[in-house]
Amino acid sequence: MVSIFPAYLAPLRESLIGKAVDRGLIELGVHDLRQWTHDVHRTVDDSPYGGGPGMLMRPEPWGQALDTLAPASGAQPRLVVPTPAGRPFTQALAHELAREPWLMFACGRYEGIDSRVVDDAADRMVVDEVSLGDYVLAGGEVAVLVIVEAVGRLLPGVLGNVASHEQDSFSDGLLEGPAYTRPEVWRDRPVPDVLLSGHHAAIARWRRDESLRRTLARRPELLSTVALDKADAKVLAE
Ligand SMILES: Nc1ncccc1[N+](=O)[O-]
Repeated sequence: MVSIFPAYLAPLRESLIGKAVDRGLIELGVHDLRQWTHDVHRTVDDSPYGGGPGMLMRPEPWGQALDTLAPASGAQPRLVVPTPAGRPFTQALAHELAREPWLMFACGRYEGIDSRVVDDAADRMVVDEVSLGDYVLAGGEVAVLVIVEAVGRLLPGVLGNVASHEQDSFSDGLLEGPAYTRPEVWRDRPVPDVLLSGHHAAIARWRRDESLRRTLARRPELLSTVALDKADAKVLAE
């Protein structure tokens, strides 16, 4: 990862990803973009050609950073550039990135990075400009934390129990429904009886129905991407 705020990525040393790094499942490198500046002020930004508000990140430091970290002579990483102008980051893309041996992340700040940096990189590596959502963050670091966690947890051995990411929301294209643990009654709110029944088929049906109801209520557009059987259609027609 390359950033002008390397400390922003320190949380990756914690918890799930941190443990995977300690166990050698993931190798993480954070690099300060300013090491590839050569002026006394270590300048990384400049005003945009054609005018407009704010500042852009200059191409030279990024070009030199990529040349140093991924020399054209060797194996090439897949470069991920978080930007509001990117294509949506999805669980499907997380799975795709989890299959890559080497990912590199460029954290843009200000109004973004000179567009020629991506064009130049694309001449020798796969570049994904991805967006986490339609809002504007101050830079890409937060997005990199999200992407690394979403991708890292899919890597073999990172999650204790493999099944848990197979049960993820979106794994069947629907939102996960409500979930409960002990106590059976909490502040006069009981756990739904079916979950205590031990009747696995009924429990699976109940969970599917709750998933369908929640998806219909919160993300109806997801329903068109899911194969629905007659029982599903009945629930949705309620
Ligand atoms: N939304 C964003 N705003 C700034 C940088 C990156 C972003 N993103 O979604 O990846």
